Amino acid sequence: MEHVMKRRDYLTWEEYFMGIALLSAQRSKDPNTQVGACIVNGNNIILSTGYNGMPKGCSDDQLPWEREGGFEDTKYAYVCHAELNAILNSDGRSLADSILYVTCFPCNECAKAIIQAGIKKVIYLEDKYPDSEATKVSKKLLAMAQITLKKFSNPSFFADLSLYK
Ligand SMILES: Nc1nc(=O)n([C@H]2C[C@H](O)[C@@H](COP(=O)(O)O)O2)cc1CO
Ligand SMILES: [Zn+2]
Repeated sequence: MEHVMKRRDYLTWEEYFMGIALLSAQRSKDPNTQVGACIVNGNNIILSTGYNGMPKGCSDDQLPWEREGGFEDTKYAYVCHAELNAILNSDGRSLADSILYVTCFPCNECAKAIIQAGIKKVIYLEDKYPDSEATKVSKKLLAMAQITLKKFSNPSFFADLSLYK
């Protein structure tokens, strides 16, 4: 008798959660870099998502999106990073021992929040600014706190879906 076989080309958990991080990034108004994050527990249940954007109630039409200028005049003074938003969006759920999927390597400020939230593993898609002071300090802190770092293994998977170049 013919036996119906299960589907084999389904998404892996890693592809699924990084895909959700990438889709979240598409909510960002940042004209230069869109970052998305997804936090998952040990049972593969999504605890939170986030993307980079201006704080709640602060108009992203009135605040600057410039990359250069005085402190008050660039986006960096105002924007909340995707990782911080995902941590703050978890609505009271414990993030202890959770995994953060993020499309960009976390900065030092987010590294502090990641450590304090109890996240144990960070899976990232791209290390966009490896030579920046923020990335260097982040790597130092995450290593000291014994947080596992893993680069997502197959980014071309998302290029085929037009979610990532
Ligand atoms: N890990 C990160 N998560 C983030 O959400 N961001 C945000 C902050 C800015 O809105 C944007 C970076 O802008 P740019 O310098 O590439 O034009 O991405 C940046 C990083 C990089 O550390
Ligand atoms: Zn950050």
